[in-house]
Parts: sequence; C-alpha cells; structure tokens
Amino acid sequence: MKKFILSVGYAFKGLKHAFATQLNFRIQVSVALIAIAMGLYFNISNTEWHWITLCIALVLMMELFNTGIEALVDLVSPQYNKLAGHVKDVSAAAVLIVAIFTLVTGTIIFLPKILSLIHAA
Ligand SMILES: Nc1ncnc2c1ncn2[C@@H]1O[C@H](COP(=O)(O)OP(=O)(O)OP(=O)(O)O)[C@@H](O)[C@H]1O
Repeated sequence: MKKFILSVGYAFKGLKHAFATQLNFRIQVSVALIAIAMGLYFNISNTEWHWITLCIALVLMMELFNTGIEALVDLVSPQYNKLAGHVKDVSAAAVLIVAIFTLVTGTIIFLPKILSLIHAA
C-alpha cells in the first residue's frame, strides 16, 4: 500500500513538473477547463461528457508522453542527431493527431449549441 501511495506521489510530481515547465501543457489544461465550463453551461448529455473527457484525457496524456520523450531525447542525444530529430517530430505528430480529433469532437458537440444560442439572441 505504501508503495502504491508513493507511486501516486511520483505521478503528481510528474504532473507538477509538466505544468511548471511546459507552456503547451498549461494551455491544454486551460482549454480543458474552458471545455468543462462550456459543458456545464450547455448542460451536455452523458454521452457528450464521455467524448469531452476522453478528448481531455487523450490530449493531456499525449502531451505528457511527448514531454517525457523530449526529455529522454535531450538526455541521450544533446547534440544534433537526425534520428533524435525524427523521434521528437514523430512524438509531436502524435499530439497533433489527438489535437485534430479533439477539435473535430469539440466542433461536433459545441458548434450547434453555440449557433442555436446566437440564433435565439
Ligand atoms: N538533438 C536533436 N537533433 C536533431 N534535431 C533536433 C534535436 N532536438 C530538437 N530537434 C528538432 O527541433 C525540433 C524542436 O525541438 P525542441 O526540443 O525545441 O521541441 P519543442 O517541441 O520545441 O519542445 P519544447 O519547447 O516543449 O521543449 C524537434 O521537433 C526536432 O525536429
């Protein structure tokens, strides 16, 4: 049990480190909070909450993996290395894919609600 609590502590240490050092992670957390506020405002359905929370989890998870991979590349290859560059680029591409998926999902869920709010005004 003590080992489990320690592991959770290390995970929170990682979160704190990513938040303190990564501007992108702070932006993504802010966007996630805005999405949650919009979900509450528009009173979205359970299914829509599932999609929104899935997107939030995927984006934050991919950014954390990307941060870890970047740190590992910098550790093992501080000098310019073509392969090291590829590793970072591919890792960044994974974040991009999830970001596009999130943008599409957010648009499908929120755009009709925003438009009907505008029309009702
Ligand atoms: N050691 C390296 N060898 C070759 N190319 C690299 C190396 N380090 C970085 N690059 C290239 O520069 C790009 C940007 O790298 P960088 O480490 O600045 O990442 P970043 O996405 O700007 O991350 P952050 O700003 O969060 O540190 C990489 O995607 C890669 O193309």
